[in-house]
Amino acid sequence: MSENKNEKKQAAEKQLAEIAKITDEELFQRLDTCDEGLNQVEASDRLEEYGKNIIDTGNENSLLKRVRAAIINPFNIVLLIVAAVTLVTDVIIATKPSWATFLMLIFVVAVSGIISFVQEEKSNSAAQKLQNMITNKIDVIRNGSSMEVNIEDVVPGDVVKLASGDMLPGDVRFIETKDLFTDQSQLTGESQPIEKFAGPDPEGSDITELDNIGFMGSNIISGSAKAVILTTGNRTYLGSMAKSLNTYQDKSSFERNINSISKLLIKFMIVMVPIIFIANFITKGSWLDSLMFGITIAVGLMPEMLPVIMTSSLAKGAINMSRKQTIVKRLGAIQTFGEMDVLCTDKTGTLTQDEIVLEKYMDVLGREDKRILRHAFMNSFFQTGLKNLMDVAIINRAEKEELSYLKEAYVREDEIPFDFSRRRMSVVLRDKNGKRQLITKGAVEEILSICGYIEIEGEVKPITQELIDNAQRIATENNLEGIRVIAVAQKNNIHDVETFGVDDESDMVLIGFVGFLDPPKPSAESAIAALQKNGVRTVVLTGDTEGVAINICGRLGIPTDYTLTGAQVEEMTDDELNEACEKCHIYSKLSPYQKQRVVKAFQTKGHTVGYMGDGINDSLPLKQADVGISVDTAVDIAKEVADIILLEKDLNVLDEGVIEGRRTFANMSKYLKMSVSGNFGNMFSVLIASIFLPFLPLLPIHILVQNILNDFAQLGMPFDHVEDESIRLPKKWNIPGIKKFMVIFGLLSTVLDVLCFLVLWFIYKFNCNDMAGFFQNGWFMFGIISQTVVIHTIRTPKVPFIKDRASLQLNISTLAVVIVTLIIGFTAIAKLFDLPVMIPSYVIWLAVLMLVYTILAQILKHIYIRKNHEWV
Ligand SMILES: Nc1ncnc2c1ncn2[C@@H]1O[C@H](COP(=O)(O)OP(=O)(O)OP(=O)(O)O)[C@@H](O)[C@H]1O
Ligand SMILES: [Mg+2]
Repeated sequence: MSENKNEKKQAAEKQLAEIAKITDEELFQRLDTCDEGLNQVEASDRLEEYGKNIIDTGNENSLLKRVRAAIINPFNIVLLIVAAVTLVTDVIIATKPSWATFLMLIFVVAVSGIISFVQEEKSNSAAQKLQNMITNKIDVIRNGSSMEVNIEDVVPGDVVKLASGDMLPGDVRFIETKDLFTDQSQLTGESQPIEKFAGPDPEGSDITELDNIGFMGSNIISGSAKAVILTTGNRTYLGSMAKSLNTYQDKSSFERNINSISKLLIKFMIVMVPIIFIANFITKGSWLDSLMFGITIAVGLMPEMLPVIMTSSLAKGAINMSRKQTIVKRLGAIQTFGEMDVLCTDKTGTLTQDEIVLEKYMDVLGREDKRILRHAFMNSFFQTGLKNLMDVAIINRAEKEELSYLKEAYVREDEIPFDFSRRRMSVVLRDKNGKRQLITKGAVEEILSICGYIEIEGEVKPITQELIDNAQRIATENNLEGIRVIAVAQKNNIHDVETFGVDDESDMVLIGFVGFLDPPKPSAESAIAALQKNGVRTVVLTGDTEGVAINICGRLGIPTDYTLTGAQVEEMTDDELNEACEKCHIYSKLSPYQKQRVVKAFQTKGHTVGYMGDGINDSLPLKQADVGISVDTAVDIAKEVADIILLEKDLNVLDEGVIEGRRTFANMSKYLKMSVSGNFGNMFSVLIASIFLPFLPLLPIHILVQNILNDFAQLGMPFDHVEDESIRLPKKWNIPGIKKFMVIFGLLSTVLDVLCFLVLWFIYKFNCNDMAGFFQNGWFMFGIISQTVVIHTIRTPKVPFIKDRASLQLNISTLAVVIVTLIIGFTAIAKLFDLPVMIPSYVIWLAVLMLVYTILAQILKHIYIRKNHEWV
């Protein structure tokens, strides 16, 4: 960390520690705000003054840096070294100075730099545009009333309302808190939830322990709060550390595989290049020429265009997906999406509709009773935490039933917020006469566990096992009809205390249930069937009860014969769970940790797992999964950790996304197989030529031009279309498969190279040092054209040109390269490259060799597919 950054960080720390100590009044004064918040004019003035609330790390942005990144890579560095050596040998100490090779080298560096730069810019701006399509909003109090504002537009002095699932939109000082727990692991790496309080904290010393201060980038796990924004954007503590919120950088199997393939090629190079060097040195005598040749071969074999082609393939895929209202936040996720073979999903709001309807309110015997709705309403309305779909459904129904007057009849004294292990929430209300009551609602089992009494027909009785069983039965019967049930309990004789905690949820009176209809999205069934057809299995991981899960899954065509509950999962060892995963499609009553554990179990069994969810309780499994999918209506934290966001309700985009991912993968894989096999073959050809020829088979400059033209031909690859057959099943990187392909098709290209040598040597008699230039020209052209034409055979499992044609872009890029090569070889331009103009009749031989190559490749492909049941 630089001095400057450290200073900035220390200043931020000092300031926060100071603010932690002052009173609320001093705080308001200092930030020139009040409990009512800022007014719009002040807010927009401050937005102007402090700028948008965005952290930019200043790292990736400057143009100069991006240009440098495009030019400085191992490939170009080697080229520049070769250029420097050439400058000395060809120009400075040469008797007849020749600039050609030197200039060509510089040109190659420039061209490859420009191509990388342009492609990289295009991909980045596409990714940026996609990012901008998802916005996170936050409740801000302005002018005394609460409104939704984009997190980017929050300014210092704003008063914000926070609930579980929210991300803190800046560094804040809390002025009201209710059982507030935050996750600061972004800053500290410590994943324990940390409780926060309002009011001055005179003792606080260590920055992350200040218990009335919240930090940009942390999120609220449970509870609710009101807070004043202290700083935004780069001025926040997180900003001072110049750390962006990318928590999901290191998990892509994609990058790992690319690296392993690059390493493979480099290993080959390390073995082969010295051999080639020695072979040339022995047969030709000049160590400098041999060395230069060896180095350029090494350069030629470097997969330098790999990252560029990969990124632009991914960017292309991301753009296609955005047309289907699917936003890809991390480009690598597209490929993982195509690789996914298990999709885990939660239920409400993802598989089911965004709106759920309150269908029933009933007493403990299952008879309709409006009193239950009243209590449920009071609980949902007065609680200040996140109002989820169920709360919204309760409030809507109550308003329809004209229960709104209750809003005025009671005041909230306190609440005990929802969390996913208790699965319930409580409010403490006081009526006009000062009578207080505690109302709790939540999952049936969890409510029963805190009830000492039950109210039957207006009479409160101690609860018995029989009554418990009966209540359970009513809930289960409803569940099996697809109705999700929440139990409601209350008590009147509560302690005379000011604040309440979880302990107060005891000895309660069970009064009844509310039931919700939570029907599947219309598109869910077809989407799941389509995924199934394409080799992706859907598994439901819900916090809801087994009964509801079974009902919904039954309607969606997910097998329901084997299910597990959170409690059962808890008892299993990792091995047992791993085994169970293979047959179980429904997991119910899971806690967030259990959801994560199930995802992990699938991964252990070698599956590539997607997780789709929208709640706070989904953030752990979303992070754990290979690809995290969320929806636009999800809570902030879920959207933040997800890799892919669906903007539309229609789940069919999932399958389309998977197909898009596989298409992207197929194009990347084609490119990869083509270039590794080409390089591998070339290495052998060069070795053979080096041993048998009395002159260098190519000059360094030829290798470089070949290299750049071959790369250029491939630039159309990301735009190519893909055979339906190749994308029917999930595809993973298959490194042994790539190696096998490389050897077989590499050797085929060597065979053709040798045929070409024979033509040049015996038919044209380019067999002595005087004729070296002609030989070089002949192989130069064949090298480029053969690698370019064979693209068309390799890109499809079918017969090229006839049964399946490439996309326009690929046709153009390959044709252009062939034409340019012919022009270089057969016209005076050849002289620029130290080559004599080639004899025109050679064009016939080129055509013949190409035809032979295509036919042989086609036959070999046929055999390969029959044996391996896979193609690119
Ligand atoms: N607002 C609420 N009030 C009371 N209880 C709730 C509330 N929200 C959830 N619960 C209880 O907690 C359980 C788990 O919560 P929730 O359904 O959100 O989990 P989930 O894993 O996201 O499930 P799903 O797959 O249905 O989305 C619910 O079944 C319900 O019993
Ligand atoms: Mg949920």
